[in-house]
Amino acid sequence: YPWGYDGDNGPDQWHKNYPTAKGRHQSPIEINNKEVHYDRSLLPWFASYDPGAAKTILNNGKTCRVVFDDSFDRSVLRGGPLQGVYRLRQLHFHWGSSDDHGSEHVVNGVRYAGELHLLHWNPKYSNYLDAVRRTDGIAVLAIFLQVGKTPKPEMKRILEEINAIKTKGKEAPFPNFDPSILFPKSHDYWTYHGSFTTPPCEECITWIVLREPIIVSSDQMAKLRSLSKNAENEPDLPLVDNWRPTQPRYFRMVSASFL
Ligand SMILES: NS(=O)(=O)c1ccc(CCNC(=O)Nc2ccc(Cl)cc2)cc1
Ligand SMILES: [Zn+2]
Repeated sequence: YPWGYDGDNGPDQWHKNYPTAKGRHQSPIEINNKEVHYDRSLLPWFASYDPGAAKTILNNGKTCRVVFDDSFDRSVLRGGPLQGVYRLRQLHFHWGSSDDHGSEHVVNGVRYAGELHLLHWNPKYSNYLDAVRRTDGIAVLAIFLQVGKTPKPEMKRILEEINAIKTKGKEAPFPNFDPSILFPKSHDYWTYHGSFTTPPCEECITWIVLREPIIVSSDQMAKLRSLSKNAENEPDLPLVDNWRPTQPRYFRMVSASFL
């Protein structure tokens, strides 16, 4: 069912066709220092990604997504709050129409210009679709994009491909890419149980939200905003503001790996 981010098919309407969107474990949420619980038993997380697993980059009209070969434990995330390894399946972005907003999670009232999500699934389940129906099926590593003067050169590779996927449905080969080059120095994180931030909003995600943002330039954000949500032969509609507002935390604990 067609859903979007504005007006009559926007986030406040999603629950009409996707009732889970009104659940008790929805994402994103506000992360506020005074409500976070430092958990010294939380382990560090590790990503071991094979650059050869990267396949293609595409514009699906909702975001810019890079997909990886997840047919075996080739690129995995482990540790942190996770039991066992989770297979990297795809990464994508959320961003705003200007640099002062665009992230999905909000930290002590701060909205970042964007947010990078790396989605992993638990191979103890027979396939991705099965994992999506399990509370421990998916793990998303979330990294904030902050606009600054000294952008991370590693972002260039992704943004160079944007011209090849301007409109919805466009896809381009994206070989030899290890997304861990995008990671910030610190591995400090918050973790909580939540959902996909887009319909059907299944509540199957262990969120690992990094405290340290990565720095991108305003030009790099403008590059993301140059994507269109329409197909090639349709009137141009900028692909911007593809973020869901924060959802009620209810009785969920947000744990921090750091003091
Ligand atoms: N912003 S986020 O990280 O929460 C997030 C990550 C991934 C999605 C897509 C979830 N949906 C999906 O992947 N559906 C699907 C895919 C393949 C088959 Cl074969 C069937 C169904 C939505 C939000
Ligand atoms: Zn996302």
